[in-house]
Amino acid sequence: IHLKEANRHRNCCSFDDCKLTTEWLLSRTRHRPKIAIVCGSGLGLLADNVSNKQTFRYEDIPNFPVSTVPGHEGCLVFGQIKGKSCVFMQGRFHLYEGYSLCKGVYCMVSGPNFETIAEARMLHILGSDSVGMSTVPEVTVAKHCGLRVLGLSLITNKVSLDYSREEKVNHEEVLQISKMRAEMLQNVLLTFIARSHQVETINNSNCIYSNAV
Ligand SMILES: O=P(O)(O)O[C@@H]1C[C@H](O)[C@@H](CO)O1
Ligand code: HPA
Repeated sequence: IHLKEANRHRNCCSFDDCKLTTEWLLSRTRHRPKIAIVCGSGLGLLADNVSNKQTFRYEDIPNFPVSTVPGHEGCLVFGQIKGKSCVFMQGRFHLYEGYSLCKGVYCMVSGPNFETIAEARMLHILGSDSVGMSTVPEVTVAKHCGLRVLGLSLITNKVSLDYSREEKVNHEEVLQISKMRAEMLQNVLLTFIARSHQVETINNSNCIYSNAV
């Protein structure tokens, strides 16, 4: 497989990049799919039978990665199957193409106040992608105890870096978003716990699950 140099060490898109991509697509299709299917090598034909088909080439979608593997058409196909709105990815992205999982830096502040804009800017300059008031001490102690740790943080709000922005974070908003996302997080947690025996078999060591907001 030929590796394209340009694809190596791709950086993840920022929130604003993703927002632009979303808005671009939303303004060009009336489909609002609840089902998304990722088609592997040679399986793009799974999208052949959709009705009201609308196809976008990855290369035409702003900030969208491109497929480099033969048999991956590189198209996003919207349409309906059995009356249900679906979207198919004809082509996926692999680590060997230079795509990496999104990694981010979590930074902890002591709180209880939220960051000022100056503090938020400083954290941003220092390389933080997210900020919270917990998790770090918990993980530090757990590591001292020799535990392996998986941290799950729910990102509840944007942090403003701009003095002209009116919106302010408040704890009510944090709680409201947490409530909205609790079921999704619960499912993630249940899946992790259900599969944790696989982790134990492989590593034969302890795990703690730190569920942070
Ligand atoms: O679960 P924690 O306490 O980390 O949740 C965040 C941090 C603050 O306690 C509070 C701010 O709204 O929510
Ligand atoms: N800053 C710090 N901690 C937080 C925030 C935030 O904006 N939201 C929830 N916890």
